[in-house]
Amino acid sequence: MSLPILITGGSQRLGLAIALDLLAQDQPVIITYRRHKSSVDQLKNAGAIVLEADFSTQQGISRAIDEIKRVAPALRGIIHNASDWVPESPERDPGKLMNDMMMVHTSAPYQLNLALKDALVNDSDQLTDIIHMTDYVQETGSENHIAYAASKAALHNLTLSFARVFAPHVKVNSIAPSLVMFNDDDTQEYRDKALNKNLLGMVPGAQEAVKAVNYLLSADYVTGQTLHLNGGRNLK
Ligand SMILES: NC(=O)C1=CN([C@@H]2O[C@H](COP(=O)(O)OP(=O)(O)OC[C@H]3O[C@@H](n4cnc5c(N)ncnc54)[C@H](OP(=O)(O)O)[C@@H]3O)[C@@H](O)[C@H]2O)C=CC1
Ligand SMILES: Nc1nc2c(c(=O)[nH]1)N=C([C@H](O)[C@@H](O)CO)CN2
Repeated sequence: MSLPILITGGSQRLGLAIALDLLAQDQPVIITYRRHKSSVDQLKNAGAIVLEADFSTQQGISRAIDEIKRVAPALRGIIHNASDWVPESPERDPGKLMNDMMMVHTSAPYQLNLALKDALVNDSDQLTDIIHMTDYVQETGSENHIAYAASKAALHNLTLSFARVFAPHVKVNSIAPSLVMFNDDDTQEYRDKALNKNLLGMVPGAQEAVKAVNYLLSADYVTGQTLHLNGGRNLK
């Protein structure tokens, strides 16, 4: 029986698509979720271990670490997918927003990676994986999601550090999407504008992230890298 892959924030959208794809490959999966929804039951019925976890507080992070260690003494991989895409706004306190972004996107992955190192560096010859779901804005910054972008850049920096520290047993990579999947409340105007932001004129959907995860899991010679999923937006 293969060792499980942990996916944080696995109850919707990209995380859910990745979890369902891995389960369909008979790959054991553990997901964390913050708010219960029907997909959590769907995943549980499909054989996943589901853990409630809120990474916005230190207590929540520490509790999640204890729970994950309890259910999985050894891991095939960790996909840090949990994320809150929150813009600056006049009514939002900048200090709280920066703390919130750094907790979920940087501190939680940092603490989980350190705490779960022994679970990843097990005595099998199998290479294991850490995948950080970052963002195109890790390299460009953002005008409306400044704290979010900074926290994703910090998350990518964790890729560089952990790739060095956890080698040669663990590969550590970033996947940096740019608009892979619309949100339900995205207006038609936003959607039309978004299609023009990349060279390929498309928004591919969650399966693009699924394909990227499967590639990294299968790779033997890729660590400390970024897999960009942006339709050539950087050249537009
Ligand atoms: N979708 C896209 O086009 C893009 C996605 N990305 C990145 O790819 C990843 C997946 O994107 P997407 O599927 O859209 O992500 P979502 O916005 O759907 O968020 C994924 C999950 O993160 C969970 N989450 C949010 N905050 C916390 C927290 N404080 N503690 C624990 N869980 C939390 C949410 O849980 P709950 O639902 O229970 O609140 C949600 O289910 C993310 O890291 C995102 O930043 C980057 C660029 C573009
Ligand atoms: N947690 C999330 N992060 C991001 C999302 C999202 O829906 N959830 N969406 C985006 C946008 O698609 C952005 O890439 C558009 O330029 C970014 N991050």
